[in-house]
Parts: sequence; structure tokens; C-alpha cells
Amino acid sequence: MKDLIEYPDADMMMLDLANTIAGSLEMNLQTHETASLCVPGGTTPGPIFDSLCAADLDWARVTIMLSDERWVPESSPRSNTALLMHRLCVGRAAAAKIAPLYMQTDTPEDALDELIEGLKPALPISVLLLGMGADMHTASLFPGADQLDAALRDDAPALMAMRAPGAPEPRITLTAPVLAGAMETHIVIIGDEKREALERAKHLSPQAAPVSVVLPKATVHWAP
Ligand SMILES: O=C(O)[C@H](O)[C@@H](O)[C@H](O)[C@H](O)COP(=O)(O)O
Repeated sequence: MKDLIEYPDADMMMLDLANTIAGSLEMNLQTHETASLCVPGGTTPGPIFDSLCAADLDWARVTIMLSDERWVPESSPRSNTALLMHRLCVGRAAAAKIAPLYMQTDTPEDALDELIEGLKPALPISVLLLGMGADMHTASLFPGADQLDAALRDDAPALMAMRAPGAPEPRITLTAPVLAGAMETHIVIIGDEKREALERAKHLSPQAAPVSVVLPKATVHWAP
């Protein structure tokens, strides 16, 4: 990995990371007309979003997208889109464009083509924030997932549907080439279990530890 930053506590990490991301977006907007920000769902990033949404940026030039989504409607407590809309795309950040990762179709496969078209103008990702599971998955690239091998290929489409034993519903996920192609990558993890998983991931194949595809370029942010 590029760097590992250890924080004394999670609150401090979330604030600091929100500032880092806002600073990177600002830098990008100084030299480019537009910038893109990709963020994870799950239980970790909410407090980062709470600070980041207030950043003084020209948000109208920023496109925000998720790294992955569970195939559930926005009314579900498991919807990452709902988390994004309620915690990040509010306040100043409400002016940002959104490249959606969900449509109301029965399966993610039915929506793939249209969602990929919507993402393309925002690629490559300017600033990528990812979470990680203790099983070393990131985005919805889970060890043992049905389409993992295809999603790890250099020529994978930007988005793929994914079903995995560790995931209760079908998922849609950015694939390895899109994640690895981001201009700047941050991974946020809390606790000893994930820290140990991260250390293991360094020595494992992407099939066993999918997070390893982004590790070489990633700054990892860790708090106990
Ligand atoms: O939709 C998701 O679940 C995520 O995008 C996923 O990749 C997440 O980042 C990790 O599973 C960590 O999740 P926690 O932050 O909840 O531990």
C-alpha cells in the first residue's frame, strides 16, 4: 500500500478524511473542469459524509457515485443510495451531480447498460474512497462471488452484477479496472479485525483478497 495512517480514534479519522477528500477535490477542480468522487456504502462512511457535505467546493462541477450497491429499493435500510442521498448529497454537496448505481428493475443485469452509460463521463475516478470487509472484499468484489474472476479482468466492463455467499441480496459493483484506475485512492477501516485482514491481503491473490487490486495505490486510514 502507498501509506497507512493510524488515528487515535474514529471520530478524528472521519473529520480528517473528510478534509483530505475535500482538499483533493479542490485541487482537481483547480486544474480540471470537472471531478468525480466515488464513495462506499455500508456502516463506516456516514460520519465522513456528514462533514464532507459542508465543504466549500464548487460541487456543481463534481459527480458523485457509489462503489457498489445492494439491489434493494431506496426505501430499504440496506440501500447505499439512500445513505448517499441522506448523508452526503445534502447541504452544499446537494449541488453535485449523481451517477446512479441503482434503478428499479428486478435484477441488476436489467439496468447494467444504462447505468454504465451514466458513469462513463465521470471516469476515471478523481478521488476514490473505499471500505473493506473483514473477508477482504471491497466494493462488492467478494471472495467466492459468482462473477469475481470476470470483474478482476483488465477488460471487464465498468460495472457488473455480483452474487456472493456473504451478501444477502444481489449487488452491482464497479470492477477492478475502474477501481484500480482511480487517480487517488483511500481505504477507511476501523478495528483490529480489519487491520489484520488488510495485512493478510498484501500477501494474497485478488481472488482470495479482492481488496489487493487497489492496495498498491491506496492510502489506508485506520482507527481502533
Ligand atoms: O455496500 C457495501 O457493503 C459496501 O460498499 C462495502 O464494500 C463496504 O464498504 C464493506 O462491506 C465494509 O462495510 P462496513 O463499513 O459496513 O463494515
